[in-house]
Amino acid sequence: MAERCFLIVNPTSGGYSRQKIAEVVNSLERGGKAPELLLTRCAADAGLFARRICTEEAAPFIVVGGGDGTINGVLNGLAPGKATLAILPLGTANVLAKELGIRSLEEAIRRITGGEARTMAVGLLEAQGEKRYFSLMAGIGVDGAVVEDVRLGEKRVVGKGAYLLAAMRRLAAWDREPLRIRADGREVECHSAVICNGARYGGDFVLAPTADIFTPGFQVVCIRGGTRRTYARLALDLFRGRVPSGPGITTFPARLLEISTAKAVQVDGDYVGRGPLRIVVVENFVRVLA
Ligand SMILES: Nc1ncnc2c1ncn2[C@@H]1O[C@H](COP(=O)(O)OP(=O)(O)OP(=O)(O)O)[C@@H](O)[C@H]1O
Repeated sequence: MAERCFLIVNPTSGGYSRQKIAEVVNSLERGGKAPELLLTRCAADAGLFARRICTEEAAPFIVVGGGDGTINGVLNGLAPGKATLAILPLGTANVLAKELGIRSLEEAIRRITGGEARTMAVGLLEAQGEKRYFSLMAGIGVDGAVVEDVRLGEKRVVGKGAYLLAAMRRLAAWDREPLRIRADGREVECHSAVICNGARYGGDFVLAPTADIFTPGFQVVCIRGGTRRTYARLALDLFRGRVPSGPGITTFPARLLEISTAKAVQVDGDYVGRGPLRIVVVENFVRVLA
């Protein structure tokens, strides 16, 4: 009998088309799956669908069609340790798909029909009584503020260029306040930090090469000093395919972070609010076809 699988798809994501989904459904059926297509109607649906599936199924298999925002929505509806996920990269940046080495729909389908399930650890961010899981990273400070400023209309027209436009708006309204972090009990002062669960950032840019979604624990990239020049150098390094380093940038491993400053926060590319906050590792959260 064909294996039941749930296909949660965001029809507003950057790379979506009806034809692609029809082809994916056909390929899955040929590969012995019985896909049930669930199209989101709003941002909240991805999590609501995942929650309902995890309530009704003992060991659900969920394929997420969309970008990192939709994947994050699904993650936040999952029951920890219960589901197996597969990714169809239909978003704009598709960072998690790149972490998994999935660069085409054909590759994604190969993983769905014949991939190996590996256990992924995620981060859990707690702020003002709210909880949010993330698979890739949480950014506090400048990148949180840039993501807060990204306009969806611009993202639909210029894709990733919307982040550049938002960054330029931020440069004009620069925040100088320091960021205070307690990382595994050690005090660190910087200007911004990216808590990396995966190596990549914003697409194919490698920010924390030793971070790995299959190895529990974060790599914390701290940007000290807080001058626009340090960030310009960091961006240049990323664009040139170099791992950012040098004065003002430090990276260290951690599993528990407490941040007392009220700076803007993004997780997996979506703005979520402001600190203070706490971030912990959640092991064995979900299996992912890799
Ligand atoms: N039906 C919908 N209508 C409006 N927004 C949606 C809908 N479904 C999901 N969303 C939200 O749209 C946002 C962007 O979607 P998604 O991440 O899938 O694509 P993207 O922005 O093109 O790609 P990426 O995140 O990889 O850059 C997400 O935050 C998601 O929660």
